[in-house]
Amino acid sequence: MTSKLKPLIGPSILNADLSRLYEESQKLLDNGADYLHLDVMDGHFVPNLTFGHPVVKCLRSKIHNAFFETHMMVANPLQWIIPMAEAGVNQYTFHIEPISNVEEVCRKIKENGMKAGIAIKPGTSVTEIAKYISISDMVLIMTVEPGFGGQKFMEDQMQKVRWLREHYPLLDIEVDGGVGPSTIESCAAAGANMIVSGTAVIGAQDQAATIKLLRDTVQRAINK
Ligand SMILES: O=C(CO)[C@@H](O)[C@H](O)COP(=O)(O)O
Ligand SMILES: [Fe+2]
Repeated sequence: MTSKLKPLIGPSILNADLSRLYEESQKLLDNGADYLHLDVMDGHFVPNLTFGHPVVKCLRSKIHNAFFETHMMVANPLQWIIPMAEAGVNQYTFHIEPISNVEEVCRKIKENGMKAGIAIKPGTSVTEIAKYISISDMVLIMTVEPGFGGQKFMEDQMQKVRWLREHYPLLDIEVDGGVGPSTIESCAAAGANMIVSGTAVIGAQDQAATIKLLRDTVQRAINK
């Protein structure tokens, strides 16, 4: 069967040495990353703080061509759309849990030239997000509680990925949290094609081989 689905690997730099953000990011791209997954946390939606649009803008000034996804773990996603667009973000992925204006947020993201990704935490039902698929470009199923890198992969979230893939054969479905060589088979078999991997890629002896392994595993599942 031919398919337009592509395996895409987007390392998360959350657990990298952030004093060397540019070097770490460029290294990931040189080692085959398809995009960069930038975790933005506001200390409200999640109990942690990372960085915001000023840092993303600095990174963009040094890395011109790579696709930047910001994973917005923030209480008010509407607030950061214009600053992130101006910083050079390509895809703005936000959580639906804290808001009631998902349509407005998706519309504004697109008006500002970015793709709109919608995300859910492990406790949120997949039917909650399904109603917004037609107005978004990608769905992110979190496989850990958002807030920190290096947590254990939640296998029980794969039922959401399977359900989405069954109902939306060509949807870009991303998984994020605890994904690496030991859990990629499960993600790929369930139907995820966009793979965020932080600790497993950053800490790998051979980053390029790890990224390739993740991509090849997803490609094999797509080809089945
Ligand atoms: O959004 C998050 C955490 O909230 C993720 O992007 C993680 O930071 C990925 O890191 P690992 O779980 O792969 O270490
Ligand atoms: Fe993330």
